[in-house]
Amino acid sequence: MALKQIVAAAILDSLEQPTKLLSARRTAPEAMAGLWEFPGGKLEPGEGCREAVHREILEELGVKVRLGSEVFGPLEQGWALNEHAAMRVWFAEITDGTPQALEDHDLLEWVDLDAPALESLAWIPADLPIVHAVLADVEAGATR
Ligand SMILES: Nc1nc2c([nH]c(=O)n2[C@H]2C[C@H](O)[C@@H](COP(=O)(O)OP(=O)(O)OP(=O)(O)O)O2)c(=O)[nH]1
Repeated sequence: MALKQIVAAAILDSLEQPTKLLSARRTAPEAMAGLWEFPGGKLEPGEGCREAVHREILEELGVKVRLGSEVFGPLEQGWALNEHAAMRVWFAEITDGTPQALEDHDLLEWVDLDAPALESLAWIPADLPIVHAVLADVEAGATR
């Protein structure tokens, strides 16, 4: 059976010359409150994955983005989050607006794109391999 599809954005300060990643701290559910993640959410029926990223980012952060490359995971559906869900993630850059924690988050932080800085945040455990893939793709210049 297909996994539930989640989509998210690895928002960089610049797709061309990235130095920071926008990380978001969740407020719910209780088990995940206080943990950091890539802003995003569930695909709605009939929606394309990229379309869903734009919608979720506008709802949660109030900004428009342009998408760069996908941060490819091992599955066709991206990265396994648990036995029921997988997440596809795209690099993105803000084109309009200043991000605010409007929904689902209580704190946003621009974090330096290096392992010690990113690893100092308490990520949702399933996101850690994605964080490392983000760093590897940035290092390889594969963000757009
Ligand atoms: N957005 C997001 N969700 C993640 C990440 N890592 C991770 O395990 N998840 C899980 C948490 C949730 O169980 C699920 C995403 O659901 P969500 O609650 O963010 O989705 P949504 O905004 O559409 O939710 P809803 O309020 O409509 O129910 O994926 C991540 O980095 N970003």
